[in-house]
Amino acid sequence: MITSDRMAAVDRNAEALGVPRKQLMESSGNAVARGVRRLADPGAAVAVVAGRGNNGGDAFVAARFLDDYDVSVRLLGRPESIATDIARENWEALRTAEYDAETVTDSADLDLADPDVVVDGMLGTGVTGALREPAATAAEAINDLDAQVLSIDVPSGVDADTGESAGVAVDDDRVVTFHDEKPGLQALDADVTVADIGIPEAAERFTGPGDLLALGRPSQSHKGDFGEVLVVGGGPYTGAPALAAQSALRAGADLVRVACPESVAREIQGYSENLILRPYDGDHLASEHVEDVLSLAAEHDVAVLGPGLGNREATLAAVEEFLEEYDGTVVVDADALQVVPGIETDATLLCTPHQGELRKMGGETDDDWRARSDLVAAFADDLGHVLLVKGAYDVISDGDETRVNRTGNPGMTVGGTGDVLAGAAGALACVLPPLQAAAAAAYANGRAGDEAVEANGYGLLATDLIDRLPAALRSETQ
Ligand SMILES: NC(=O)C1=CN([C@@H]2O[C@H](COP(=O)(O)OP(=O)(O)OC[C@H]3O[C@@H](n4cnc5c(N)ncnc54)[C@H](O)[C@@H]3O)[C@@H](O)[C@H]2O)[C@@H](O)CC1
Ligand SMILES: [K+]
Repeated sequence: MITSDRMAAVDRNAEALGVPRKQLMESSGNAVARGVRRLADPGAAVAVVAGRGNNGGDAFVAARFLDDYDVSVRLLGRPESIATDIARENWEALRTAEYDAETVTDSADLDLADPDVVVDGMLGTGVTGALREPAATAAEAINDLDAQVLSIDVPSGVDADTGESAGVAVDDDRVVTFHDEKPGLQALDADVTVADIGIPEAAERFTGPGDLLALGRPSQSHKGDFGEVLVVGGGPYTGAPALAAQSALRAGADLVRVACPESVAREIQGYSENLILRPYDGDHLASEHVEDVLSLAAEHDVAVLGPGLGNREATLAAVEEFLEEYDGTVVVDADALQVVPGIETDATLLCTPHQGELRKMGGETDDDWRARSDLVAAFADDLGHVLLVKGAYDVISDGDETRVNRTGNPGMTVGGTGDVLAGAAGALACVLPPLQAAAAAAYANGRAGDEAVEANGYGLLATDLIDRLPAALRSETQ
């Protein structure tokens, strides 16, 4: 089962692995043609109705695999309005090869005659809202025919994730969908074929630029849309909370505050004017501060708990109280991690241990990333929280889904890169579910580290990663 967003991410990851989208489209169209062969014999009349997106692109490809049928192709819209190069190239190939391929801009001109089979390639996972003209009238015309209907990926007008249609939709006998079942197809009583289109399993297993697509920012955003993060850290250390806080800003948070002991507040503020300090008295976090830190955390989207906190008994007791009371989203890192296995909490935790900290939490690890993936997934399932276990290959799991991140390099063992990762995860957890946030953070942090090692060799510093996060978080530049 795969959602449309995840399908788009996997599609993009496949491209980054070296399997171009046009190749996927070729496989999709071929699978659709095989679906037609299951419905009718050569010589039968096949009416292909195509939209302006890649669903239509699949339809154009399918026509090329049906030369022994009587095929007509109708594009709903003008060729120049075709939304992608790969779809347009497949349309142009039909025209150059002199297929019966015409455009229809007014649904009154859509004359489907009396075909044996209709291929519905109007809209797939890109549909938004109720079908607009001419697709709406075309869908009704298709439904009125007594031909057999084969829909590409999703019946046009149906939402692939919910199975609902905001207006008219093609009602189907058959659907050929790609790569994996779509949640919305279960609800339909159509006969669904899932076609393998050659997307490597690695496109789902390994993080890639596709895992950043969900970060695309709607243009009309305003302050506070992209999250406010509270870093709870510092005392005795001061660099760690400052690194985490600056990283959260660079990873897109609108506001980042640092709750820290009075004794180190000025020093932490001294690292950057971008940080807003919320000092509490004394020189380490203790139970008397938990009340205030809880109410402060409640004013933020995500808390990052741990950087530089130290492991005094009193501080770990305060961490335990905070986590048992809090019900928001918390990235837990460094010394705070050892508290997690023993607590009951309603909070959503995103834990970011390295392998030593994982063992201290009671988890097991293994040098082989495949074995480590299974061990981390099992431990995440036990814990009931998301784990991002750092290593040469980072393993991210919520116990149900597991992803592996391959970016990064040995130069990143330098102190502080874990604080940068925790801060980035905190910012992304404001806008993404925790598993996706952890995968995207691991991917971007490692990419920033790979850029930094290009520039500075293994003399790279954690601060070199922070300024490189914005570029590392853009999917189109990879
Ligand atoms: N993601 C993948 O891995 C793959 C996707 N492929 C195909 O690509 C399809 C998705 O393509 P796209 O993202 O281009 O989207 P679609 O082709 O589903 O539709 C997008 C087009 O329809 C228009 N549109 C959207 N809502 C509409 C409405 N309510 N009424 C009328 N027109 C509307 C949009 O303006 C856009 O031009 C999939 O369904 C599948 O068929 C395949 O090529 C293979 C691989
Ligand atoms: K369709």
